[in-house]
Amino acid sequence: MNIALIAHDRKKELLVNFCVAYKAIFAQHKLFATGTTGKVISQATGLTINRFLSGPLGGDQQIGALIAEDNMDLVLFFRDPLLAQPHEPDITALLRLCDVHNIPVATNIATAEVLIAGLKAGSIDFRKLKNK
Ligand SMILES: O=C(CO)COP(=O)(O)O
Repeated sequence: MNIALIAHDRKKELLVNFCVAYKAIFAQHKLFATGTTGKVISQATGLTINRFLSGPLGGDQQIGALIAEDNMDLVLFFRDPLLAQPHEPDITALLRLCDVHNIPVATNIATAEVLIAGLKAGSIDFRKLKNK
């Protein structure tokens, strides 16, 4: 499955720790991330991550393009709900596309835990049926 990993600055450590904890699961999938998020996760875990531009420079839109083409199966986007982002429209657009294409998306660690448990249990296997 293709998995997108994104975190705002004050949530990066949380996502890194999450990826360390579930490294064995993430290692079985193809990982994508916005620029800085991908860098810190790969440094901490050694996981191979396809990195796009940093979010404020268009990285959210690049991941959004994969979602629009139905090429993303799961999105973990640890947003900072207490800090305004300069690229808020890009963030809204990415999340909107998840809804357009019915892509499982977690915007906080509690939901991410549930989605990873679902991924492990095969609950997201319906994505393998896409375009069939
Ligand atoms: O801003 C982001 C998501 O909206 C994340 O971008 P970075 O991973 O480059 O910090």
